[in-house]
Formats: sequence, structure tokens, C-alpha cells
Amino acid sequence: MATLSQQSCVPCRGDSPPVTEAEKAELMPSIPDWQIIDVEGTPQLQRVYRCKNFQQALALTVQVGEAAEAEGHHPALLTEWGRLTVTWWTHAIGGLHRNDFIMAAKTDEIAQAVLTQ
Ligand SMILES: C[C@H](O)[C@H](O)[C@H]1CNC2=NC(N)=NC(=O)C2=N1
Repeated sequence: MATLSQQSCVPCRGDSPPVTEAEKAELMPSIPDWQIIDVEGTPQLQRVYRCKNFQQALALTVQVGEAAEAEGHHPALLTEWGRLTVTWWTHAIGGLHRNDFIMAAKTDEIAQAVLTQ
């Protein structure tokens, strides 16, 4: 199967299956710098990227936003001086879907390109 970052999101509906514990255990090693956090009972994937200033954080924000639009799957983005916090979860199911892991992997690739410029 293609690398996680090369996969595409599937349309997500309210009855789409959340990832199982076994799938989570299989997917997390592909995105080792991400954490699963709990926000009022909703599991979410989150990573903080350190940036050299606000402009770089903003550039990363825009590129992650464009990837989100291309896939029809959208993160929460908190842009601050020197860092960007990216949070993925699937609103339709109030939890984590495989799409979130795909988008986290894509986010890592984008950040690798933007933050080394
Ligand atoms: C109709 C549209 O595709 C849906 O509302 C999408 C938009 N982006 C989304 N993004 C995320 N993260 N979760 C969703 O459930 C979701 N739903």
C-alpha cells in the first residue's frame, strides 16, 4: 500500500467508522511526532511545529490549509509567532478516522518542505 502521506481522504459521513485500537497502533508509528489528545471526550491528533518567526508559521498555515481544501478535510490551525499548532479530527464522527492520520502525514511532508526553506 502507498505511504500514508500519498493516500487520499475518503468522503466522511456520520456513519463512517472511527479507527479501531488496532488501526491506531498500526498508524501511529507513521506519524511519531503526533499526540492523541482528548478534547471534551473527542480524541484528536495534534502536533506543534516550531517556526523561525510569524511569517514562516503563516506560510505553513497557508500550505496546510491548501492541502486541506484539496482533500475536503479540515484541521484546526493555531498560528502564533514561532509556532503552528495543527489539530486533526473528524467532525462528522466526533473522533478519529483514517483520514486524520493521512492528513497528519501530509502535514509532516509539507512542514518538512516549508521549515527547511
Ligand atoms: C461536506 C464536507 O465535505 C464535510 O462537511 C467535511 C468538510 N471537512 C471536514 N473536516 C473534518 N476534519 N471533519 C469533517 O467531518 C469534515 N467534513
